[in-house]
Amino acid sequence: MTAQSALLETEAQESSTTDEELAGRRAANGSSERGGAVSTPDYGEKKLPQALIIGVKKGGTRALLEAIRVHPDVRAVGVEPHFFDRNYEKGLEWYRNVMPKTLDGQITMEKTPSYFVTNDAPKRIHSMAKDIKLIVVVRNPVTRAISDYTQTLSKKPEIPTFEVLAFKNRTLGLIDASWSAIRIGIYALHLENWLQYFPLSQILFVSGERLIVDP
Ligand SMILES: Nc1ncnc2c1ncn2[C@@H]1O[C@H](COP(=O)(O)OS(=O)(=O)O)[C@@H](OP(=O)(O)O)[C@H]1O
Repeated sequence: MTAQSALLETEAQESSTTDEELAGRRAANGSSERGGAVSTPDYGEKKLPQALIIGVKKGGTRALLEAIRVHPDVRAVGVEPHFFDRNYEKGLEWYRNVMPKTLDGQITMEKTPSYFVTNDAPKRIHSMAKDIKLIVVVRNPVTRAISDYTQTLSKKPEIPTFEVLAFKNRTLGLIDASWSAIRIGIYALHLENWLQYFPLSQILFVSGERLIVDP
């Protein structure tokens, strides 16, 4: 079993898999890439990524990766490898094997939005490649939270309402910042962690809202 097919199998068992990931999974399987167009022949070498879309969940990360990978000098893995959060113990060789083959000069990329809120991710990514380029798609935290909640609700219709989850005390207007849909959107909190390892000049922030109107 290849690292990539093992990853696909693992992801198939994970409840957090999104429609976007499923689309990516088809691409990674080689059955279809960007609607069936085969862009790069399958030769070259698998390399560790030189650029990562690290977040944020529901920011528009899939749309951004699909837009970037249209470029012939970019090859991206369609699935979310979740290496720096869930699969780190599998080792760098496993991670490299998940990547598509590239020719000299081509850039390898992947996106896993949960990296942005993973405490160990900056340190781990820095130890792999301190000069890596990082991309964060940010979006209004409220619409991001609603999008996040809507996704969960579609899988678990029995969860409480958004309002119940968002407030600790509705009357006092006390927000429950420990609820992940809100916590993910406190961007500054997570960014501090990244800035311990990477200068701002290495991190590109993309507006999720602008991505829609001006891709
Ligand atoms: N072209 C384009 N540009 C910008 N944003 C887009 C685009 N296409 C989709 N979307 C919206 O992105 C939301 C999904 O974000 P992600 O791809 O980051 O989701 S995920 O974390 O991978 O599940 C999701 O937001 P919601 O619809 O509000 O849930 C998508 O609608």
